[in-house]
Amino acid sequence: MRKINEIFYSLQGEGYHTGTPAVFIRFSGCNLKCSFCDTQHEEGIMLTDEKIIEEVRKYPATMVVLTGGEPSLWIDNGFIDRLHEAGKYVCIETNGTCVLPESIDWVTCSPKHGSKLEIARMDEVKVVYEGQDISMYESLFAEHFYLQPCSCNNTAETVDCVMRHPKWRLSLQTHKLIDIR
Ligand SMILES: C[S@@+](CC[C@H](N)C(=O)[O-])C[C@H]1O[C@@H](n2cnc3c(N)ncnc32)[C@H](O)[C@@H]1O
Ligand SMILES: Nc1nc2[nH]cc(C(=O)O)c2c(=O)[nH]1
Ligand code: SF4
Ligand SMILES: [Mg+2]
Repeated sequence: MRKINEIFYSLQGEGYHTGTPAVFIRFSGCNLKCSFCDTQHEEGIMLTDEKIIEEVRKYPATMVVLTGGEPSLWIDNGFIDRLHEAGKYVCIETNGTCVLPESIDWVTCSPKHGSKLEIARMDEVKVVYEGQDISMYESLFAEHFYLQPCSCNNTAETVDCVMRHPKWRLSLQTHKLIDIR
């Protein structure tokens, strides 16, 4: 059984896969408490893998996004295998503090100040910009680097930072801009 906060169908709003239809599985709880966190994730119900897969199969999209809370606290290789058996492409949004099942197809790591990264591989780095020094993240081994305004409130500062640090690209929380989930 895994503790699930919600399962919903939307478009990936952030990062490299922005605009792609995806089923979001939001797991309950987190090991960090970011002051800016935009998600109420603590509530949840325990679901079997059968039930989770049944829910995911209701939607036509190939992409599934594991998020939370912190999804890495709840998943293992067996769970990813089941999503693959259902024909899904599995992405994860993680703070990077816990080891991940190796078979996940796409890893988005959003490192948080003061927490140690434990993951071996990531496809994209997505930093929530609060005016901090981002140079320490530039040595991470990833293909794509995204800087995301915090709650859509500091977009001009984020644009300015990206233009000064062109290794990075802007990620907007587009679902908030168009008022979808
Ligand atoms: C709610 S978190 C869940 C996944 C995981 N715990 C993490 O932090 O990556 C999903 C994404 O939203 C980002 N995020 C959280 N609060 C935000 C905010 N107020 N503004 C912009 N992005 C935010 C996180 O950094 C992460 O990339
Ligand atoms: N549309 C949409 N895209 C997202 N990408 C990452 C999200 C998250 O909360 O992890 C998220 C979300 O909550 N909604
Ligand atoms: S790590 Fe992610 S879910 Fe946890 S508090 Fe921070 S932003 Fe929210
Ligand atoms: Mg979100």
